Amino acid sequence: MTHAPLLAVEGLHMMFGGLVANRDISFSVGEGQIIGLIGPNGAGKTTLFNCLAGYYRPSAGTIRFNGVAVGGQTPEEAARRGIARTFQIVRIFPEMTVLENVMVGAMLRTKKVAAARAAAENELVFIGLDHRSDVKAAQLTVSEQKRLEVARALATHPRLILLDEVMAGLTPTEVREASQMVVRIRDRGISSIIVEHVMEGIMPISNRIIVLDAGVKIAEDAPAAIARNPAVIAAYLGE
Ligand SMILES: Nc1ncnc2c1ncn2[C@@H]1O[C@H](COP(=O)(O)OP(=O)(O)OP(=O)(O)O)[C@@H](O)[C@H]1O
Repeated sequence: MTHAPLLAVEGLHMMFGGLVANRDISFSVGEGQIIGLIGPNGAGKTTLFNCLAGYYRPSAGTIRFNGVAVGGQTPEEAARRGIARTFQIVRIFPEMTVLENVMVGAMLRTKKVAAARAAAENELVFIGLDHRSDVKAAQLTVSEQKRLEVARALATHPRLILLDEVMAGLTPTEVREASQMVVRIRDRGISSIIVEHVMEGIMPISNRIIVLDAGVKIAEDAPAAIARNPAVIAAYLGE
C-alpha cells in the first residue's frame, strides 16, 4: 500500500489579471521532508505560499493536504489543517509581548489561556527566545522577530511549515543556527518548505530543491544536482 504524500500540488495556476504568477506547478512533499523553493525575484514563490496557506484561491489546479483537497481554503482553515507560515516582511503584533504573540498561535488549538501560555513558553524555549518573553515584540531585532514568527507558527501545531526568507539579513553564524532550527523542526516530524535566497542556508539541509522562474517550475532535484543544473544556473544561480 502506498501512502498519499502530506502535500500534493497538481497543475497549480495563479493568475493576477493577465499575469500568470504560477503556471502549471506540480510537486509533492512527504512527511518530515525539507524542501527548498528558490528562484529569481518575481518567480512566483510567495504567490505559491499564499495559495498553499489559504491567502489566494488558485485559478486552477489542485492542492491536496493529507489526502484532502484544500485549494481555496481560508488562512484559518489552512492553519487548522496543519499548514503554518511565516512572512517575508514579519507580521508580528508589535505592542504585544513576545509571549503573547506566540500565545496567539497556540490559541488556535486551545481556548484555555493557561494551556496556551504553557505551549507558547515551550516554543520560545525551542526557538531560543524564552529570555525575551516579556518584552514587547517591537523591541526585538529583525532576526529575533523572524524567530518569533517561527515560534508563533509552531505553536499552531503544524504538520507543514512554510518559511519565507527566514535567513535573509542574518550573519553566517545566524544562518547556520537557522538551518539547525529547520532540522530540529524536522526532527519533530514537521515538514517544511523554505523560500530562501541564502543558498548556504538551505543547500545542506534540503531533501530537494524546487526552482521557479517566471511562474514555471524549471527544476526539482537534490541540492547537488540543482547546483550544477545549467537551466538553474542560467536563470538564477549564475546571477
Ligand atoms: N497580489 C498581486 N497582484 C498582482 N500581481 C501580483 C500579486 N502578487 C504577486 N504578483 C505578481 O506575481 C509575480 C510573482 O510574484 P511573487 O511575489 O510570488 O514572486 P517571488 O518569487 O516571491 O519574488 P521575491 O523573491 O521578490 O519575493 C510578480 O510578477 C508579482 O508582481
